[in-house]
Amino acid sequence: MRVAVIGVPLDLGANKRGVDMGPSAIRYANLTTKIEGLGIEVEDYGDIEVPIITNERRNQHNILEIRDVCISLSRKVKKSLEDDKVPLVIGGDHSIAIGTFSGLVRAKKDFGLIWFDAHADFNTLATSHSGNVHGIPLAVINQEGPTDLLSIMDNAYNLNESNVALIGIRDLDPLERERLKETDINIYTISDIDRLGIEQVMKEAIQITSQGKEGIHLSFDMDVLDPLVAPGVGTAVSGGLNYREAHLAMEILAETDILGSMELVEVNPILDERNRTAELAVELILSVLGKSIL
Ligand SMILES: NC(=[NH2+])NCCC[C@H](N)C(=O)O
Ligand SMILES: [Mn+2]
Ligand SMILES: [Mn+2]
Repeated sequence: MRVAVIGVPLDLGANKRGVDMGPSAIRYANLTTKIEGLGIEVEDYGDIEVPIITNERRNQHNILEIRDVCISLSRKVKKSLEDDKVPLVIGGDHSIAIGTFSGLVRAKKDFGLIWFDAHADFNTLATSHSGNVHGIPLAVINQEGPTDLLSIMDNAYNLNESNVALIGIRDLDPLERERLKETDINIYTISDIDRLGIEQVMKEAIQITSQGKEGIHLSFDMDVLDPLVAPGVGTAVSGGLNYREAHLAMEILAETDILGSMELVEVNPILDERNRTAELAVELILSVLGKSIL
């Protein structure tokens, strides 16, 4: 396996500022050297360019700026796949998932989707309270949302809702919850994880999402973790995955050898404690790339 790192210093989709520094913090935690330590060849493609917007101009959800960033990201992701490398996208707020997924589609990759998150990111601008674009990317990938963002996606792809699994969910907006219930998306709430255990959840999720697909795309929002272990995120919610559950989930994914691409988002160094959330992000990336204890 060969890996291409793509940084996306975007915070225009979130309320709290600071996730734009996520890629630096993750690189600072020695991402590439540690991946090389696993015997995996890795190339850092650098960062996608993101426009600087003054606080006063952070209006109208920044849709056009986010669209442009996602289009550049989509091209880079497509290029990495054409170079025969697994894209590892580091954010940045979760809006970038639209660009990553678009790149997979444009490279003609037919992947299922596993989405780790405290949230579902399944709002539309109509159902969202915040209006923040990082609360809508899964809806856009599912072909619903503002036209300017839908245009990034190639509408010829077929991601069935049944090939999508949400894991770790514990905070939904009221109308978002209603929308989600009407879909065939597989939902594993934090309560399901407590009842079934993370191993069972992962086995099911991998089996279901990969059905008829050539691989899995992992979208990992660091706020799926408990804020006790990952304090450096913008929208923290109590009661998340603990350290061991998160590692085990990544190890199980690694064992099945099905990972086609991944992104890790929402690291906010301003809210972090001595970079521990970025360090944990790197550890989890290593686990999903095959690092094991023995
Ligand atoms: N990627 C995230 N952290 N998303 C948080 C979304 C929170 C809330 N549901 C909203 O729409 O604003
Ligand atoms: Mn998210
Ligand atoms: Mn989230």
